[in-house]
Amino acid sequence: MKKSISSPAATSWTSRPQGTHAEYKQPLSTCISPDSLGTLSHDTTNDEDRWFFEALENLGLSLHHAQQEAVRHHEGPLLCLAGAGSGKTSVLTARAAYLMAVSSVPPESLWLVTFTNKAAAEIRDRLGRLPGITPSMARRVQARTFHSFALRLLQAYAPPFTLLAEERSRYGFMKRVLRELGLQEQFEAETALASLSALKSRAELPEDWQPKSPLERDLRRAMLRFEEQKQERNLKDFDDLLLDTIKLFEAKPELPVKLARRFQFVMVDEFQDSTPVQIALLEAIANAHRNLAVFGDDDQTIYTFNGANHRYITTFQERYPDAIRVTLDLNFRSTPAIVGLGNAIIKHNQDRLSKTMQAVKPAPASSAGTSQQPYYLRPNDAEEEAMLMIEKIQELKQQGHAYQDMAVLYRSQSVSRAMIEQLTMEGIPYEQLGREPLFYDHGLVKPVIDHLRLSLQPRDKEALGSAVACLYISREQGLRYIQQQEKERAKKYPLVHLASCQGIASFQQEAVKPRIRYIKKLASMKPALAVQDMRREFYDKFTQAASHADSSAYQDASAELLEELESSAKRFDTVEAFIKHIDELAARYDAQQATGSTNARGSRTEPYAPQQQARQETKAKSAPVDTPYHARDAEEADDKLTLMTIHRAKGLEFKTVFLLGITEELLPHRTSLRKKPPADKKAALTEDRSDRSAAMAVTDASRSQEEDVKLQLVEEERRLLYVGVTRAKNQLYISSPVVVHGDKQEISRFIKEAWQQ
Ligand SMILES: Nc1ncnc2c1ncn2[C@@H]1O[C@H](COP(=O)(O)OP(=O)(O)OP(=O)(O)O)[C@@H](O)[C@H]1O
Repeated sequence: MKKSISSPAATSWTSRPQGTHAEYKQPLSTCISPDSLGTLSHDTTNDEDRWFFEALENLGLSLHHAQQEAVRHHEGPLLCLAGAGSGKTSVLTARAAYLMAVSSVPPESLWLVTFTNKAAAEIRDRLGRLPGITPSMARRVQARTFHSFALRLLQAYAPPFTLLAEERSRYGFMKRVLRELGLQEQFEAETALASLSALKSRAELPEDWQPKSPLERDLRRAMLRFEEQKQERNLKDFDDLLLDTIKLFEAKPELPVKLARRFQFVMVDEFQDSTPVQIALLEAIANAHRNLAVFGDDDQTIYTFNGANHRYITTFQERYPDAIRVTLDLNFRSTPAIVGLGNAIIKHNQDRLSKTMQAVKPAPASSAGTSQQPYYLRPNDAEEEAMLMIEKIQELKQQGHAYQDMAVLYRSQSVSRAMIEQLTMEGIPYEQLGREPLFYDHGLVKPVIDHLRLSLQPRDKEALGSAVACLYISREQGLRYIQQQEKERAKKYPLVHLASCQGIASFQQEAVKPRIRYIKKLASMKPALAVQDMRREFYDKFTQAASHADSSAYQDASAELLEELESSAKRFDTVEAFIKHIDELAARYDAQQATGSTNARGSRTEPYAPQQQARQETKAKSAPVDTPYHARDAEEADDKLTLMTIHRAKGLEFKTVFLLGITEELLPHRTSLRKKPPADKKAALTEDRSDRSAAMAVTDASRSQEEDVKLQLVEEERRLLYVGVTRAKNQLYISSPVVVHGDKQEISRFIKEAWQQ
């Protein structure tokens, strides 16, 4: 029989992805009826703890058999393999309460390891409200991330040091090192830092690493110099905290023994994203008593680029053969259609422990404009995507849904550019979890914008600073010189003074006049062409835009940002109009951020914070912004939409979730689809110590290893979509733009596979 293909709809939300065959059925999960759940949830036959579970029920949490088994588990290793929305964090918290309230374990004996500081605070808060637990007991429990735990230990037992907490400073350090060693052309600071972090997450040091090519030798030199400079200044960064704690344990073997005596019960949340160095730290303490309970979902490993390895959870029982395994496969969070879609996506991964989630929650009664099934959109591009999504958000809001129950999730910052821009311009209140710089303030984007700005206003001081830096001249030195010269002889193009600056090299002096001619030319160009031209002029060597064959994942991400800038610029006919739009957007953005933003601190985006601050000081004051009436209203009620990357959404849930950019090349990301996986990704994904050195080599890696890395990269992308989908409780909206950075792209293969099963 010939399959009929559903007709291409005008751009609107549909209940199946566009182009799917009519006979393909929506993936649904089986649904446990509330009746059978009743029998599951009343296993309170044990007189000793009946009161505890009954009190939990009174608080609205009726734990079923398997959940109770995990909560009751006392001594010895426990693996709680819990699918998305199955109550993993709820069970971990209940178990901590049970140990204290029923088994009389002192709060001080518990160490709960969380993935973020925010999660630690939430667990402490939740604990204080559980049966038999007073707020003071909850406070005495050590709920901490690995890093926070290690920092405490080092502060107590190691010689004093200063924490290099800001990513910006670390970046600055590496940049200086690369310049000092003459390696700034070979490596970006981020790439060198990422390679160093990858090494350290494996509990290794640059001095242990055997480079296999001249390029690797240079990289190692940079790493060693970076480490040396930190040591000279008595600084430690986040990567050092865990590694130095392991070293501390080696120097003071009595310390882990003492800690094991104190922390008799260790529990780890999000165990699937543990790194080798975290495992080493954990085992140094927990292996003494083996009261180690780990909670996780191998299907939600999404931090391998940070050194995480989900094989720690998939092989936990090989490491601890006596471990009790409890599998939680009932999903309490989402509707059957959302659980079904999640199952249908993730089942295509090969490297996973088999489990199929069943929904507990019945499908909600359909009300106007909402339904239990996911909705799909195939907009033309990111602009249309944002427009239609905002329309839907506003429609839901009018139907009584609060903004704070809705989240917009995306793979990377460049995917969110149009959405943030339109939300900002329309004054819809939103909050970004993990503050991102405004797209146009990004370290790679800003110099391009500054050159456009300079073509219109040659005396713009901040833009001048960017132009100076792009000539490889120290920004401070260059600006100081220009300022001095301007006092004596003001010029129409102040940059020209640098052509006669004695303090800089002659090749730099010679580059000044051609650069001014170049900047002048930009003013009359179409903005998209100007951006394209600058990409070639400033960045092509670095982003390797012409050939992605050998570029690193970081270079890919950079190229993506610049392509997005070009897409954005295409909307404008003149440079003037483009810059005017950016200024207006920035003023509105800053005004919105300034009004009670409670954003979480995003340490990886710190380098850009000062730019925004500078702009706030210079521009926001001079550009008064009218916040639309409806935005002010909502702010008063503190009702805001949440925007964040899928990575940051881990562990969270929202009634309504919007997924942006679920298109080939965006998710799965193009880096994971390359014929040859990038070297920096390989470094993070190759496990064996001997393999790892080869993985970091730019050229030599065996084919089978390469195939394995490619499979892992795609599977990680599939997990990322799985995490995104399973954050939704009631409604899910998935959008797949047709045109991405000028090229036509298919709907993500992960969605198609899910429907074609
Ligand atoms: N036995 C239960 N009865 C009712 N609701 C439950 C039960 N167990 C968990 N829940 C609810 O299900 C939702 C998901 O729970 P939780 O966040 O603990 O799951 P999780 O496994 O940690 O999720 P994920 O790994 O996807 O982040 C929460 O709203 C929680 O309150």
